[in-house]
Amino acid sequence: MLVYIAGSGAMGCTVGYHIQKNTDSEVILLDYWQEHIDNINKNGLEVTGKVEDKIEIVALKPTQASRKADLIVVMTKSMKLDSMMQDVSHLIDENTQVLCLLNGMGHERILKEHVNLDQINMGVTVWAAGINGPGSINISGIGSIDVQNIGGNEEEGKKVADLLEQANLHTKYDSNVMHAIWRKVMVNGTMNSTSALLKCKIGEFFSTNAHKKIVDDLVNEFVEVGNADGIKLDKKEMLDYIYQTSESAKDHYPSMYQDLVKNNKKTEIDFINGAVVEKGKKHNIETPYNDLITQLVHAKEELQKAE
Ligand SMILES: NC(=O)C1=CN([C@@H]2O[C@H](COP(=O)(O)OP(=O)(O)OC[C@H]3O[C@@H](n4cnc5c(N)ncnc54)[C@H](OP(=O)(O)O)[C@@H]3O)[C@@H](O)[C@H]2O)C=CC1
Ligand SMILES: CC(C)(CO)C(=O)C(=O)O
Repeated sequence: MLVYIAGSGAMGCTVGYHIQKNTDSEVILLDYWQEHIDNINKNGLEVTGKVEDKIEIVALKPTQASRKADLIVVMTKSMKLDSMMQDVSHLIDENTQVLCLLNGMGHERILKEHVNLDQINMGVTVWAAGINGPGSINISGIGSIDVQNIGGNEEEGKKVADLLEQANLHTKYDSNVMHAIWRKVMVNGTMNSTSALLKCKIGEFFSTNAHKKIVDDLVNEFVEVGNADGIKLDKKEMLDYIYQTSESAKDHYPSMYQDLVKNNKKTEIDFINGAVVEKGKKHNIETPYNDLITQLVHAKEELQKAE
């Protein structure tokens, strides 16, 4: 099986590393960061943290790849998903499956512009990783992955889930992945934006007295909007999951922190807290806490001239 990872930053390399290392599939990492590509091709991909290893793996720019894909795992940032799908369009035919593991909501709308619904697998992951430098990633949290083919092509969706499970990525086929996506959006909506604004690790934010009210107010809005959207969300179950994740990822600087604080990059806020604000408008539900946190992150992006 030929697997491309479209967007090979921290998480793309985490997924690509596991598939290349633990299965018979061939993995090609696709990215635009030339120094990263060159280092991987010359010295191998270095993995530190919960897994210590170095493997040989091919990295290319999307335009340099030519063979049709059996599977494309998209792992860009949300804002780059549309352009990445355009840039890998020559690698897709009717037999290609696409798996999207990005944080946030609404990516299926973008994917539908590029491939048929029965080629789209939506997923969600609580693995945690960061970039050490070109050619080197750090896996800071061992997690799990949920996958579902959203066009009803269960057979292909289960093959994708099986491949990732075989790769040791702790993956299950989930017949209600939208529930898992909303649950994950709440994890990111409570810990990514807050840690990025407060410049702290997840565990540090959750050790403050103030965190409880902030998390509660944000989750109330997510649950109300999600339920209006038909996703049957239980607040206690969501809070239990958030607290469990805050414990397992306590030493991690979330991806939004890495973007805004470490790399001065624009964030995925509009696909996380901002997405619930937009959905709230459709259902006439006010979401002042998520709106405020979205605007605060945008204000910080502006002040820092994030790119
Ligand atoms: N990190 C985590 O722990 C988790 C992240 N996610 C989600 O996974 C998706 C991918 O995120 P993640 O892997 O963290 O993102 P990264 O920032 O590590 O990588 C994303 C892209 O950013 C570019 N990039 C990264 N660093 C540099 C650099 N120094 N110079 C130039 N380009 C660089 C690369 O693409 P390009 O060259 O095209 O810009 C890369 O493909 C997001 O949706 C995120 O929310 C989900 C779960 C956990
Ligand atoms: C919170 C965490 C680590 C959960 O996997 C994550 O999704 C991120 O850093 O964006």
